[in-house]
Amino acid sequence: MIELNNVHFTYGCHPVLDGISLHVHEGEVVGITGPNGAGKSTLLYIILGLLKPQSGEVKILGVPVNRFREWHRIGYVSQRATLFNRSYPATVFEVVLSGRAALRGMFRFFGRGDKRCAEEALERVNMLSWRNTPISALSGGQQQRVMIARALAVKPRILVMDEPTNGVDAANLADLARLLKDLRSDGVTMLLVSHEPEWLSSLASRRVCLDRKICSCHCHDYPGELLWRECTQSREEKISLDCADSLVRG
Ligand SMILES: Nc1ncnc2c1ncn2[C@@H]1O[C@H](COP(=O)(O)OP(=O)(O)OP(=O)(O)O)[C@@H](O)[C@H]1O
Repeated sequence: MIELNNVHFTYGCHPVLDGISLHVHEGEVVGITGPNGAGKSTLLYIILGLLKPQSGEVKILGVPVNRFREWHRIGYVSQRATLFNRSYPATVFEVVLSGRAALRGMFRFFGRGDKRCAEEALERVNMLSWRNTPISALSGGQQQRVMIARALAVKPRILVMDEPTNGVDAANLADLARLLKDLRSDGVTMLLVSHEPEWLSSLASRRVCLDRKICSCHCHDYPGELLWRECTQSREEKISLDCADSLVRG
């Protein structure tokens, strides 16, 4: 679904990503952690085609990212999703509905189906009762949930989230984890950046630690810490590796 091979990226002369290889398979949930400035958001921008790496290969759904056109299949929640100016004029419902523009095109009218999808998405994040409230009148955590609904409004096959837990309180954190587990059961592939390793572990089949390079990787079906080379293997390869390992150990 998402494939990065030996990706290098620098901002000017400041190297940020150094030879990243990562394959995210269909239905998989991969969590990315790492210190501030490690290059996590930059990696997501590259996957979303917003930044071009100096070298390496990026493919989305098997298509090189520069030729990929089906962006409506990808839901994205940015790290700065909650920076609405006090005078921002849109309501919660309008913000979520605007997510459907990726499917419809910017200058087409939204139909009944679009509105239903926006309502369903708001319901999934427990924000439907706020539909007519100006987005700027919500708290940071509530705005974050609305932006998640906006990403869900296109019924994405791949969901990319940069620190979705930002500003979300404990009760809603549990709700958010439940929502993402439901999406995982629906087969949505997810790439989640978070500074909360425990929250990530409850969701992700693979947790990757990034700091310019992929330093380590933890898998549910392959406990312990893996080197980055093993981390880029497919789930099936890992399971056979695991079996071979237990055969050797008797
Ligand atoms: N537009 C830019 N121009 C120059 N350098 C940048 C730019 N954006 C980010 N950087 C630098 O690139 C590095 C990686 O930034 P990035 O935002 O990808 O890190 P991150 O892992 O997401 O950090 P955080 O956990 O703090 O969100 C940082 O050192 C940052 O200062």
